[in-house]
Amino acid sequence: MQALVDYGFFYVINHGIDDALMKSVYAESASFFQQPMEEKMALHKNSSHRGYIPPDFEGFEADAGGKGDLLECFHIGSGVDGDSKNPVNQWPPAERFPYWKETMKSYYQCAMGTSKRILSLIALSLDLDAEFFKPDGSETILRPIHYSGRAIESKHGSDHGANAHTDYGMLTLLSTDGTPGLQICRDKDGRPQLWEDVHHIDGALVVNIGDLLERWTNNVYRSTLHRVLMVGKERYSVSILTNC
Ligand SMILES: O=C(O)CCC(=O)C(=O)O
Ligand SMILES: [Fe+2]
Repeated sequence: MQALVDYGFFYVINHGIDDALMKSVYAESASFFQQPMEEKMALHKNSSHRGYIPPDFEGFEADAGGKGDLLECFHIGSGVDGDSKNPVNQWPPAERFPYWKETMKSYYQCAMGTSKRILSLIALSLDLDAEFFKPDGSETILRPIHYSGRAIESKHGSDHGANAHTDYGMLTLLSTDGTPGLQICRDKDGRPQLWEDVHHIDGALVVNIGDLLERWTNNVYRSTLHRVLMVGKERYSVSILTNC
């Protein structure tokens, strides 16, 4: 658990997420993002923040100074089963995307299981009951992300795929296609800020602590500033953010 004190980021192997499922998530994600903008905008995020978020739309942290991230992404929240309490998720049309919903739903459920197991281990590492941080999943967001790799003229002065931010929730699980770009800054108040690359390890997930868990642990485990640079290459990633 020293990595959580020093970095707030660590790698997990043997995470229980099947390679074939992971590949399907990437294939479905690519088929959605490759569509023309007007098709994607038909699922523009709704008032519950579920759906498609285009490039240069918004920064998701105050640190970004309101600059838009150059990534495009799609937010899927709890209620993946379409239960009536949560009718807010949006899904691409089943005629053209017959496997999209099922694939995302499977990944959501599998990755939630992994997040819960990691949160149990984190609780045990603090001499707490294994169930101490048990998330109810009501605020979890699954986020397939696409970085186009092309230069985008930003209306908001943004030059990063994802501007420097911390994740605001408990725990984030991140998978990437191996294209570089992700960096962390361990001392956000240091000047100049020192950015370190997060190297890709085949088959491993990158896991990081969010602001909420940093607070729960009285700043012992760190919610570390991170960003994604545009490296001139297309990049896909998938994050799942367990917020409470
Ligand atoms: O795409 C990445 O590598 C990072 C994504 C990220 O930081 C996030 O979803 O919060
Ligand atoms: Fe993040």
